[in-house]
Amino acid sequence: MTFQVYDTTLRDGAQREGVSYSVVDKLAVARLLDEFGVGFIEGGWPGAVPKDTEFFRRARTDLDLNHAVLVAFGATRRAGLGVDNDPQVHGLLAAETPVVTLVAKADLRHVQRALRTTAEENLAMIHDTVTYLVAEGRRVFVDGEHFFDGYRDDPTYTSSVVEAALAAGAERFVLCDTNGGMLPSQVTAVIADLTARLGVAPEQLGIHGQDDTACAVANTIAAVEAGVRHVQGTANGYGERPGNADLFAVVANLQLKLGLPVLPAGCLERMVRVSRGIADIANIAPDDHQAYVGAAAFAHKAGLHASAIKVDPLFYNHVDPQAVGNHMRILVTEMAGRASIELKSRELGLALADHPEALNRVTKRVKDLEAAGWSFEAADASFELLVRSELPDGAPARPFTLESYRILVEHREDNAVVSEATVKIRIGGERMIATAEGNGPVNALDEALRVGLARHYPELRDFELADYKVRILEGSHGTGAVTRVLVETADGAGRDWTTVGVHPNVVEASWGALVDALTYGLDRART
Ligand SMILES: CC(=O)SCCNC(=O)CCNC(=O)[C@H](O)C(C)(C)COP(=O)(O)OP(=O)(O)OC[C@H]1O[C@@H](n2cnc3c(N)ncnc32)[C@H](O)[C@@H]1OP(=O)(O)O
Ligand SMILES: CC(=O)C(=O)O
Repeated sequence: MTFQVYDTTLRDGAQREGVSYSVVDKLAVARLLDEFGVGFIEGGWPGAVPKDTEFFRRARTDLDLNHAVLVAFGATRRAGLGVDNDPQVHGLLAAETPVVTLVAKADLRHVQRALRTTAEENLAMIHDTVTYLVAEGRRVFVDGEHFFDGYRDDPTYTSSVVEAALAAGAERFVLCDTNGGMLPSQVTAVIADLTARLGVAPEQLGIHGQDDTACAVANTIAAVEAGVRHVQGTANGYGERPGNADLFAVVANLQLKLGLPVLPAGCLERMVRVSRGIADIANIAPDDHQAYVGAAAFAHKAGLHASAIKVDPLFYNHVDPQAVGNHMRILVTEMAGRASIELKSRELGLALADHPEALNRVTKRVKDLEAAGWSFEAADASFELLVRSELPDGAPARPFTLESYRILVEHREDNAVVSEATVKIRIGGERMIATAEGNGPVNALDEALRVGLARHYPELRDFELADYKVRILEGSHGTGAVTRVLVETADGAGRDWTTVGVHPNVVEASWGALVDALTYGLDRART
C-alpha cells in the first residue's frame, strides 16, 4: 500500500485559537501544500462551515493541484436519520471531492453520552455513511474520534468500530488521539493489540495525533514504526488547543530518519518556504525554534559547538539543513570562541582566519562588549564593522565627524509633544548644521542627521528606519543600568541590516546604532 501524507491544516489547523482563513487564504494555503507534495489536502467541512463550502466551490475552478487531491471532511449520518435524508452528508457529496473523510465516534462512552445513541446505531451510522459514499464513487477515510481513549476503556467495542468502517469499504481507518493524551509506547502497544485482535494489516490504519502531551510527532512516528502508512498532521502543528502533529517534522523524520520517501523527489527542500508562507497567511509569527524549519533550528551559539562545526558541520547538526531548505547560522555572543568568530566572519565574506592576531582581538572585544551590554547576535552589521576595524583594510570611514548634537523635547499647549534635534557635523572640510523635528528624540536625531548628509550622500533618501528596539539592562558589579538599542535599517531594495548601540543614556545608545547603520549602509551602497 502506498504511503499517504494527509494534511488537515485547512480543517483541524483552522481550529486553532486566533486563526481565521478567508477563502482566498485557504486557496493559497492549498497551493503551498500541493507544492510541498502532500497527497491529501483536507479543505474543511462543507455544508457545516459556509467558508468551507465556498472553498470547495472555488477550488473546482481556481485550484490546479499537481500532487494532492482535495478531501471533504464531515461526520457520519446523524443517529436515527436515513443517510439519504441527512443534509450534512449531502453537503459532503456536493463538495465534489474524490475523497471524503468521516469522523466517527470510536469510544462507547461518547456514543452513549455525547451522541445519546446506542452502540449498534453508531456502527450502523458508520456502515450506512461509508457504503453510501463509496457507492457514490468516493474514496472514504474514517477518522476514529477518541480511538485511543475508547480502546483503553472498551477495546472490544472500539475494535468493532474499526471493523465496521473497513468492512463497509473505508480505505483507511485513522486512529485519532483526539484528546492528545497518548505516549509513543502506548501507541505502539495499542496498534499491536488491535491488529492482532482483528487480523487487519497496520497498513490499513492511519494516525492523527493532537499535541496535548507534546508527543504528537513522536506518536505519529511510533505508529509508522508499527506499520501504519497514513499520517495526518498540519503545517507548523497548528490546531485545536496546543495543536496537531507538525506535518513538517513528521515528514522530515520519515524521510531523513526512517528513509521513507513519502514526498515526491525535490519537495522536502521546499519545507522552510512553505512553512513560512503558511505562517504568513495564518498571520502567526513563525516560531524561530520550531524543529527543522525555524530560523534557529540550525543556529549555533556555543563556542565549543562552532569549533567542531569548523571541522565538519554535521558534528553539531542532526541533518544537513539544506535538505529541508534551511541553513546553518553561527551566532556571535559572549559564548563565542575564536571558531564562532571565524565562522561568522567567513559567512560575512571576511577572511579573519588569515589574521590570527586580529581574530584574537575581535574575540576579546566581542566578549568584553557583550559583558558591557552589547549584543551582536542580532546585529550582524555592527559585528561586521567591528571585524573590519581589526583587519588590515580597516572599517569603512564614518561619513562625517561629529561636532555635537542637541535635542529639545517640547510639550505644547495643545498637548502635542514634539522633539527637535540639531546636529553639527563635518563632511570633508565642510561644516554642516542641520535641524529637524520628529515624533520622538531618536526620530528627530535621525532626521536631522539625514538632512545634514543629504547633499553629499543622496543614497540616504532610500534608507528607512525599519525597526527600533530598546532594552534596559540591569547594571552589574556596581555599575548603573545601561540601555541597549537595536536599529534595523532597510534600503528599499529588499536589503536590511541591524546595528547595536549601548550607553547609559538611551539617546546616545541610539546615536551609536544610527551612526553604525549609516556607515554600513553607505559603504554597501558605494562598493
Ligand atoms: C475532533 C474534531 O475536531 S471533529 C471536527 C469538529 N469540527 C467542528 O465541529 C467544526 C464545524 N462544526 C459545525 O459547524 C457545527 O458543530 C455542525 C454544523 C457540525 C453541527 O452543528 P449543530 O447541528 O448546531 O450541532 P452541535 O454543534 O451543537 O452538535 C453536534 C451534533 O452533531 C452530532 N455529532 C457529533 N459527532 C457526530 C458524529 N461523529 N456522527 C454523527 N453525529 C455527530 C452530535 O450528537 C450533535 O447532535 P445533536 O444536535 O442532535 O445533539
Ligand atoms: C478527527 C479529529 O480531528 C480528531 O479526532 O482529533
